[in-house]
Amino acid sequence: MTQAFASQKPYETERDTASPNRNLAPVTTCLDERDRLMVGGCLLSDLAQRYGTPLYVLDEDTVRGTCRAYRDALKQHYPGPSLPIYASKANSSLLVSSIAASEGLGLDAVSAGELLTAFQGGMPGERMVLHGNNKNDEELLLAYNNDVTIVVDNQHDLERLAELVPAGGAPARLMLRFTPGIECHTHEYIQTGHLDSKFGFDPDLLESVLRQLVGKPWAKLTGLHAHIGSQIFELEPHRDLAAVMADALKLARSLGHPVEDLNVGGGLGIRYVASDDPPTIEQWVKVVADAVTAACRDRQLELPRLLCEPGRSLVATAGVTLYAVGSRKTIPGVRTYVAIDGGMSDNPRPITYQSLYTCCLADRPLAPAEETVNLVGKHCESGDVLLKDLPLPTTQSGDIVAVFATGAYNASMSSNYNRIPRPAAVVVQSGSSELFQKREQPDDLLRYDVLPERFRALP
Ligand SMILES: Cc1ncc(COP(=O)(O)O)c(C=O)c1O
Ligand SMILES: N[C@@H](CCCC[NH3+])C(=O)O
Repeated sequence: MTQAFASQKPYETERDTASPNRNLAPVTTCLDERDRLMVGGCLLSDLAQRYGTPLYVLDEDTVRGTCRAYRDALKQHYPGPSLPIYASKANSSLLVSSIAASEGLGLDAVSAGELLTAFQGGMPGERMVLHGNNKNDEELLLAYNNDVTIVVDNQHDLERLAELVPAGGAPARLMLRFTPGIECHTHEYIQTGHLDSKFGFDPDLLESVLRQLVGKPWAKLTGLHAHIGSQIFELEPHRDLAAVMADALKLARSLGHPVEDLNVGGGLGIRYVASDDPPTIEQWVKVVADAVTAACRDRQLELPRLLCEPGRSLVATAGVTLYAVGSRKTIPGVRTYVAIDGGMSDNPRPITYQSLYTCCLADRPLAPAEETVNLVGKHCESGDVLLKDLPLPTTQSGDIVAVFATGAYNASMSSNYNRIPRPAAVVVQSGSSELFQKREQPDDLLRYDVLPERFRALP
């Protein structure tokens, strides 16, 4: 179910510049003198014209605002050292890595691709962690050789590292991930803290793994990690997590491990539609910081460095996707389909998680709704519906639709289904726009196809 267009005006929502995750649209969103939508000082329909559609637009001020909100709230509410780490799976690009690095954040990567992107975006390895429930040797070595802390997820990681770290070489900096047994309310595909999860060690195994690592010359256990899930609006699970992690910290230190870092993961939700009501970044950080401080005090533990790993709440609200309207099909008495020139390949979230979005026409955001349509993509899939039952003004082919809050888990989860090239991405700031991801061309998609010799000479 989609919110009514008329009651959902992204450009009018009370702007929370201190916590952009509570806004429907980027913090710089406004109307020009002709009531057309602008973001980062750029007219959205101009961007569509200049760079083509579909187009991912990223507002730099919003990304920097969220980075600062995490950094400042941690400094304000946590009495020990701290480091917010950007979960780059949300949007892995040279540009976002570079912004996160320049704002003093660290970065979480889960593959060689995300590691290389971050390194080349200027992120220092010492501020990074490598995650993954099935890391390969290439990923482990790339992390080890660049001073990235490796988040050990399972025995396989330990077995591979014991072989890969050269005898007499520096020990690998490790962080141990365990499932804290905490449930939260979110889509089942994006829950990770419950016991039945493919990620991390079972809490019952924690002690034996900690004992196993004692005295291993190739390992230096410097951190503990847990992550309970994503797009979470509740604060309670994060409060509960602190006590579970403090118990683990006490145990690890009592066995002699030099554990300095407590990494509580990410998970703070954002507002996709008007009825979403996520906490502010500061509220989330304060709950986590207070709970970790109290849990450590109760156990007489020296405060660890507090790490958190936000992804969505750092970048989602900064993103807007622009599409051009194309064909339309009306089935009398049934429904009208309005098709745009992208769909599930550039935004797989609706078909994967039944996610809701907010959209409006870039040049007529104030126009009243005249019909209710399904806004659909161009893929050969009936489920390729971006927004269902959407009240919209009557559209013409060529109208530009702006879909909000697409900065996280859109580009990074995009595909070439139906051999459709991925969109370009531009960053906007103070009236300037710069390309940071080139548009793929149909030719690009053939780069890795090989036609074996014997198939070439067919009659
Ligand atoms: C280990 C880990 N850290 C951080 C994140 C980022 O989560 P979010 O985007 O909800 O902040 C995720 C994704 O859920 C994750 O799996
Ligand atoms: N891809 C998910 C979030 C996954 C988080 C990674 N553990 C989403 O779009 O909501």
